[in-house]
Amino acid sequence: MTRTPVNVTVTGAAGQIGYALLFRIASGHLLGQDVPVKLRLLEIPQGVKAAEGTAMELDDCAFPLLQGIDIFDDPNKGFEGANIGLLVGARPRGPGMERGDLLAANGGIFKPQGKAINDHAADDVKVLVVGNPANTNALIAQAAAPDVPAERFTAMTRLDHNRALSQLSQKTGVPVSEIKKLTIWGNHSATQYPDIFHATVAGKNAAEVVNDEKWLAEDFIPTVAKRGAAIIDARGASSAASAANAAIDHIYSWVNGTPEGDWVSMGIPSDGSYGVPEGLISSFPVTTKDGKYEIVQGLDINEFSRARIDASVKELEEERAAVRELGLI
Ligand SMILES: NC(=O)c1ccc[n+]([C@@H]2O[C@H](COP(=O)([O-])OP(=O)(O)OC[C@H]3O[C@@H](n4cnc5c(N)ncnc54)[C@H](O)[C@@H]3O)[C@@H](O)[C@H]2O)c1
Ligand SMILES: O=C(O)C[C@H](O)C(=O)O
Repeated sequence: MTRTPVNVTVTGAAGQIGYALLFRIASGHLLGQDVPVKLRLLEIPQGVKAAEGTAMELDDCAFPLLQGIDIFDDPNKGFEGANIGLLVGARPRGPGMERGDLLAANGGIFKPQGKAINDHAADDVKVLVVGNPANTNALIAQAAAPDVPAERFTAMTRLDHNRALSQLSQKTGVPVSEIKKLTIWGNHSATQYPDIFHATVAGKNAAEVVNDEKWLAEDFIPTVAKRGAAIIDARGASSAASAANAAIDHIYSWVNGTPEGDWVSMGIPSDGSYGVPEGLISSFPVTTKDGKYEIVQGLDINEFSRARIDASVKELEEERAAVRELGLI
């Protein structure tokens, strides 16, 4: 049976994440090996020529699933008929900056893009915001798209989730494939909280296996939360291939479901669960099925976790107040 191609709009297509992302989308890793795709690349006018070069390379791969590439510098055209929107295009931070410092520079990108999604995307559009500060940029885009269900706007914390998996694997000597139910709570920022209290390592409670609160507080949490800065320091540029990989994982999980007995972390509009004020785009543990996600309910939040979740949520509230002040929501 021939399937209708899925329209995937990627903003910032000529950037470093774009370069790591597009070839994997076209080779079937975003949606599945039986799903044809059409790419719609959105750039600013200065980025169009480089995006055309990337499109030539995509052509040269002769990907069987890639059924078309179009390049735009107008969001209204870029998001026309989009089923998936990957909002990557934004300025990355440099050394010594926090992601929140980018709000003034990047916030303005997401309001017109949200409106363009509202007016032109397909009815089933799913949006992932990668450009930083991702959670609050997702809030800006979502606020500009009142006709699209709010839950379709998500922010990427899957990179943090994958980083946490890897760190825990290295600490315990257990492969990542045997680590389940890790959670990133809150903001994709230095205040995020990677939580191992409900995680399992080869079937056993991860916090009990580790049994080292000092490592948790002074090593694991800061290593995961500050990994982006460590990469900028080492590479002289922010993470790109790992960010693209996480974007692929995020959408793949959302569309294709999470396996029984596990969950993933996604930045999503809060419904008030776990004391996170309704409407904030905050990271939660979620399971997915049939293209929809649900927050994992009923987890016992201990004092150690509560304080850290609250601190990250407070930062999200401050970012929301700042973008209100800027007239972006
Ligand atoms: N959420 C995460 O986990 C995560 C991880 C890594 C990077 N990021 C963020 O992703 C963003 C992109 O990173 P990068 O390394 O690819 O940056 P980059 O500078 O290499 O590329 C950004 C691209 O976006 C384009 N762009 C700028 N404004 C645009 C607009 N209005 N419409 C369309 N395109 C636009 C630029 O021309 C450029 O080609 C940054 O904000 C970075 O901080 C987020
Ligand atoms: O840290 C950054 O600024 C880039 C990205 O958000 C990351 O986590 O690697």
